[in-house]
Amino acid sequence: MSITTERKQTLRARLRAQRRAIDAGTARWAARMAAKRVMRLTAWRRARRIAVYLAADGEIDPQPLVEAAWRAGKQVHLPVIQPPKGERGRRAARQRGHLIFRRYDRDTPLHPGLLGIPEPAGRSHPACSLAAIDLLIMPLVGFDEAGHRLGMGGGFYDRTLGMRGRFRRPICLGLAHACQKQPAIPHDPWDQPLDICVTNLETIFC
Ligand SMILES: Nc1nc2c(c(=O)[nH]1)N(C=O)[C@@H](CNc1ccc(C(=O)N[C@@H](CCC(=O)O)C(=O)O)cc1)CN2
Ligand SMILES: Nc1ncnc2c1ncn2[C@@H]1O[C@H](COP(=O)(O)OP(=O)(O)OP(=O)(O)O)[C@@H](O)[C@H]1O
Repeated sequence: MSITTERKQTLRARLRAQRRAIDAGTARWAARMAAKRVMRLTAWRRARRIAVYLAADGEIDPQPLVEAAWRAGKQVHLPVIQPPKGERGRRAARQRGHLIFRRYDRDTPLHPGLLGIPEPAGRSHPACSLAAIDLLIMPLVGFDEAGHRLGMGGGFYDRTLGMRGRFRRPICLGLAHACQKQPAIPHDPWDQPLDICVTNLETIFC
C-alpha cells in the first residue's frame, strides 16, 4: 500500500468519526446554513440538472437543497453504483465500479445499493450519465482549500469523472461540515479536484 493511501486511510477514519459525533440539532442547522450558501451561487441558479446524495455516516445533509431544487423545477438525481460490465457483487463494484445517475423525485422508490446507501429503484426514469449533470454536489470526508477531496475510499466519483471522455465536466461542488476542512489532503494523480466547496461557515472557490 502506498504512503498516500495509508495517510488517506488514517485521515478518513479520524474525520469519519468526527463527522458522526456531530449531534442531530447541530447537523440540521449546519445543513440549512450550507444550503443557503449554495443557493446564492450562480452555479446553482444556472443548473437545470443537479446531482446530490442521500446523507449517510454523518455527512452533511443536502435535503434542504433537494427541496429547493424541486420547488424551482430543477431535475434532481442520485448516484447509483454500477458494477463493471459483466461482473456482479460488491467486491468488483468496490474496486472498479462507477456511478450513473437516476432521477430523484418526491415519489421515487428507493432501495439499498451495493454498498448499503439507498438508490432510486430505476424503471421510473432512464438512468443518465454524468454528461447530463450541470452541477454535481458531492459528499466528502475531508477537503482542503486547493480543492483536494477525500471520499469514503471507493474512488467512485474519481473514476466516473475520470472516464467522461470528451464530455464537458459538470461543476463539482463539495458539501461539508466546517470541521471537515483540513490544511492539506494527501492526493493521488487520479483524484478529481473540486471547483467549489461549501460548508455551514464558508464558501470556497478552489
Ligand atoms: N451519501 C453518499 N452516497 C454515495 C457516496 C458517498 O460517499 N456518500 N459514494 C461516494 O463514492 C458512493 C458510494 N460509496 C461508498 C463508498 C464506501 C462505502 C463504505 O465504506 N461503506 C461501509 C462498508 C460497506 C461495505 O463494504 O459493504 C462503511 O461505512 O464502512 C459506502 C459507500 C455513491 N453514493
Ligand atoms: N481514474 C481512476 N482510474 C483508476 N483507478 C482509480 C481511479 N480513480 C480512483 N481509482 C481507484 O479508487 C481507489 C480509491 O481512491 P480514493 O482513496 O482516492 O477514493 P475517494 O476519493 O476517497 O473515494 P470516492 O471518490 O468514492 O468518494 C484507489 O485505490 C484507486 O486505485
